[in-house]
Amino acid sequence: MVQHYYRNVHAVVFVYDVTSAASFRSLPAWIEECRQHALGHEVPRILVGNKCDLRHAAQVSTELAQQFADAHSMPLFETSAKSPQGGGNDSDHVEAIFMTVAHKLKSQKPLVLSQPANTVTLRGRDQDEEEQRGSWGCGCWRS
Ligand SMILES: Nc1nc2c(ncn2[C@@H]2O[C@H](COP(=O)(O)OP(=O)(O)OP(=O)(O)O)[C@@H](O)[C@H]2O)c(=O)[nH]1
Repeated sequence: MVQHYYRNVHAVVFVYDVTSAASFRSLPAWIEECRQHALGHEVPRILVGNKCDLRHAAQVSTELAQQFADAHSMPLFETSAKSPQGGGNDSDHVEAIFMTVAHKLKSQKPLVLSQPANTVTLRGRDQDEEEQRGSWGCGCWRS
């Protein structure tokens, strides 16, 4: 059953709860789970700290989360699923999360037209990685 969920995975979004140290501590186990299911480094991963509208109750600091994200080569975002409009510009973060995953997917896999006899690679990995080095980096946004 579990194996079924890992088949054909294109990207992984690790979400922890900024008000729960336990949820943050469980991240290494989820990363290990991905490793055991043969998800390689070519599968984009990002780290999302949810519930940042509850800043007064935060148990996981941005600094700690950023260190973890850096150690695992993931971009970090903090956002709120509950009040995306109410907590400043958190709604932008949701769009940034989506755009980051989309960009990583596009740059890590060559875009291939899937006609059997006429497969054409429109864009190579190296080309996009070159662009990525120039204009993308890991970031954390807080309102
Ligand atoms: N304040 C706040 N509450 C949130 C946010 N996201 C989810 N919640 C609340 O957290 C609770 C759990 O949300 P779920 O969407 O069920 O998340 P889940 O990961 O499935 O949680 P479990 O069911 O506990 O495993 C609900 O009461 C949500 O309303 C958020 O960004 N801010």
